[in-house]
Amino acid sequence: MTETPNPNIIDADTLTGEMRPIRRVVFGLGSNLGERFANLQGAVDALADTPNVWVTGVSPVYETDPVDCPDDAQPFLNAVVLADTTLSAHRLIDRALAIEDAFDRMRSKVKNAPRTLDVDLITVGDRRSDKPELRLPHPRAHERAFVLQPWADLEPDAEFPGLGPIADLLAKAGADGVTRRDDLELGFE
Ligand SMILES: Nc1ncnc2c1ncn2[C@@H]1O[C@H](COP(=O)(O)OP(=O)(O)OP(=O)(O)O)[C@@H](O)[C@H]1O
Ligand SMILES: Nc1nc2c(c(=O)[nH]1)N=C(CO)CN2
Repeated sequence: MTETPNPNIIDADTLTGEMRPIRRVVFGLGSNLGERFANLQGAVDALADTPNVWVTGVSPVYETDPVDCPDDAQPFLNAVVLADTTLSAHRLIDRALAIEDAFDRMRSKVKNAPRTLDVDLITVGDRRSDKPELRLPHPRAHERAFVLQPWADLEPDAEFPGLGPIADLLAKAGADGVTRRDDLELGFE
């Protein structure tokens, strides 16, 4: 049976241009290969240079123990970026992947192989998606202190869609292996 679209319900992802509402995006950044801090700063700059993406906050930088990575993995630097956007979630993921490519991200068959740059979409407003190429909210972020801690620094009262306060999720995850690097500060314009 084909579904008849309900004309009274607007799907934000079908709208174009100025009609699209502004949504809040949380990006997670990570690097454990090469010039880690420069890679994170490059990602912030690239996001800030993206048309219709307005960066509103950049977290402190954390040095973090690798989670679910190969045994010889090096520590990561992680940070979180907040932005407002009128882009669709699909456009955002395309942009995130293009930014990773610009930093010579290798796509290995090894799970969680070392990477110069990882740009994850953690949440896009209250958008939900189960497609493999676009999972929202990010399916593992709610248990990752390396995402929750920097996000909580920016927005202590934030809610993870469907799962409650990020402060509660962070308390559950624990902050072991997540160390703030006050000597490193990401800038944004
Ligand atoms: N919310 C999301 N953020 C980033 N990539 C996503 C998301 N949902 C689905 N993907 C897809 O996942 C693929 C990227 O996988 P990748 O190898 O970078 O995962 P990862 O970042 O290493 O691992 P993890 O997803 O556990 O953080 C891309 O093809 C992308 O389309
Ligand atoms: N500490 C840390 N561990 C990870 C990270 C990361 O960014 N930081 N990213 C992963 C897959 O994206 C897997 N494990």
